[in-house]
Amino acid sequence: MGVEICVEGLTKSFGHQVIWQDVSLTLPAGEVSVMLGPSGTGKSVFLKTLVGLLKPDRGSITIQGRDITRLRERDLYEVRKLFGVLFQDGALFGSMNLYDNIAFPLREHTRKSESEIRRIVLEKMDMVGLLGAEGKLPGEISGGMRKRAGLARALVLDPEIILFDEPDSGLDPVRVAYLNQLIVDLNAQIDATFLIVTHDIASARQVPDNIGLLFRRELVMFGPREELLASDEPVVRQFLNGRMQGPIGMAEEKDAAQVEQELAQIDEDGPATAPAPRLLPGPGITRPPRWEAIARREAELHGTGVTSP
Ligand SMILES: Nc1ncnc2c1ncn2[C@@H]1O[C@H](COP(=O)(O)OP(=O)(O)OP(=O)(O)O)[C@@H](O)[C@H]1O
Repeated sequence: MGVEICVEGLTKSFGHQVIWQDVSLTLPAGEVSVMLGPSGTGKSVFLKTLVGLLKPDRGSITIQGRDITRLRERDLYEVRKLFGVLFQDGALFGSMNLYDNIAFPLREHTRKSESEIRRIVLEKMDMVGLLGAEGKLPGEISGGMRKRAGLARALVLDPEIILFDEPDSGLDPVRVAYLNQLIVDLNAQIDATFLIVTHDIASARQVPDNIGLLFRRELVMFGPREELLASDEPVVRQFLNGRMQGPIGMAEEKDAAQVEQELAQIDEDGPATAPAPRLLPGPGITRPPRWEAIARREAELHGTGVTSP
């Protein structure tokens, strides 16, 4: 079913550099959330803090009733087993074939027999569409396949939470579309809690239940997808529409007068583009009850305009 993650008043700095402060949000159990933000706003630092690889200065992260920021290393090790993480480049071992890469967490963290490991590895490789590629080395396959192999590896310990660090980076738009469908299908199948860090606005508009945006060392907003897509908040509007006009500059924040002028221009141009339809799990995938509610909401919003039956 996935577990809820409740973040309250979280602050992280390195030396004098505050990365973000007072971040509070709840990742609902079993739902897909996306975290957006311009480069360098600390999205990867946020993921690493959630999984306990970095210690925050202040605040709490509550999972299954325990504040993981206060756990001893040994207990944290146990909590980490709830997580699967898909790193940007798949983080595969270059000298191991895909089968051994995907089997690695099972051999490290469990006492399962090789035949049981084989069953699990092949099941997860099937889920991500990689059956038949067991003997390939990471250097012999495409970037999209490497991401899927990384995803299969993140799945083998049956995680309750999966963190994706820019799953779409370096992929062409068609591969991104396939990967997005795979993420939505997997979420319906395994019903874990997903958090995806991405720059890809099209993905952010279609894939999640919830969207958050980090900017100026703060969480500007976090809430249901439809709410964020319809938001008038200038930073949210600029980011979700991929515009140059707005508070976010090329390398730094813009001055207030320039921002005001640009925002007035956007208002003259009319409202932001209509909310994109939510990507639904593909045919043949049994959907947990939550998906019926999503499909109903989508049908109301867009007529029958859902992106898959
Ligand atoms: N271990 C560390 N020690 C010191 N500073 C760090 C460390 N890790 C990250 N930072 C700094 O934290 C800031 C945020 O980095 P982070 O990689 O989280 O940004 P991001 O939003 O994920 O960026 P991008 O979208 O470009 O990947 C950067 O200024 C980075 O230099």
